[in-house]
Amino acid sequence: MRLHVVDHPLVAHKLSTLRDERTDSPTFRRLTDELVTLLAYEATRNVRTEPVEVTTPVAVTTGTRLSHPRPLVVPILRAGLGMLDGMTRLLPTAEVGFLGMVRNEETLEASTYATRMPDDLSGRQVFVLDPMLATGGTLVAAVRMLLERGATDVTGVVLLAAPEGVAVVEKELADQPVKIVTAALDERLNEHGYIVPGLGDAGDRLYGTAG
Ligand SMILES: O=P(O)(O)OC[C@H]1O[C@H](OP(=O)(O)OP(=O)(O)O)[C@H](O)[C@@H]1O
Ligand SMILES: O=c1cc[nH]c(=O)[nH]1
Ligand SMILES: [Mg+2]
Repeated sequence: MRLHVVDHPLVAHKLSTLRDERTDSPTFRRLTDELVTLLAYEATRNVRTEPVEVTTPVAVTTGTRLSHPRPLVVPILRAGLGMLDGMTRLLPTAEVGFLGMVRNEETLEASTYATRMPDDLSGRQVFVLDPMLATGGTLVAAVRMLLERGATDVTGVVLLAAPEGVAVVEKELADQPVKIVTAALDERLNEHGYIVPGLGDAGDRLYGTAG
């Protein structure tokens, strides 16, 4: 498993506003959208391409286009939905699958309540979207399911990661073709499994009462 923390002043600036408890839901949604496009730039560095002939007004040249099989983008509902538009804007040929997962706030165990994606992912590159990597339970379960269906490589695109969760992904998915791209690696988890300093509950801040 490879971890990439995107170190860029625009990412740091937008993330700081996202963390601020005074940021309301509409602004939170917009910043999430903007951040995912910056993370996607890094996350898609190895997306498959093929050469294509292009006729410019001046000459014929060889360009590049995204190739088949099409990448699959999988937002983890609910909070991951806030990252979908930004990702598909950069990856227009992508197919989109859906995974509904929720973490039990007492036991911190993740469970799956909805799955809508191709059964056969042989040879597919997959991008999993979820703003928060906390204990890692959700991401590990999601990635396992994608690898079982034959995905060739899986990239988790997250806004914030906790060191504890990264360690769990590293242990549980050792030697698997998995990469994580995050805007920041935070300090730790608190006793409720929340990321510190974090940004609170991403799903509530995206889709809860607008502040
Ligand atoms: O790394 P973990 O400890 O598994 O926690 C992270 C998960 O928790 C949050 O989802 P939540 O269960 O709150 O669902 P929601 O998106 O519907 O709010 C978050 O969006 C992740 O999916
Ligand atoms: O800090 C956290 C941890 C899990 N889920 C969230 O939304 N926030
Ligand atoms: Mg939530």
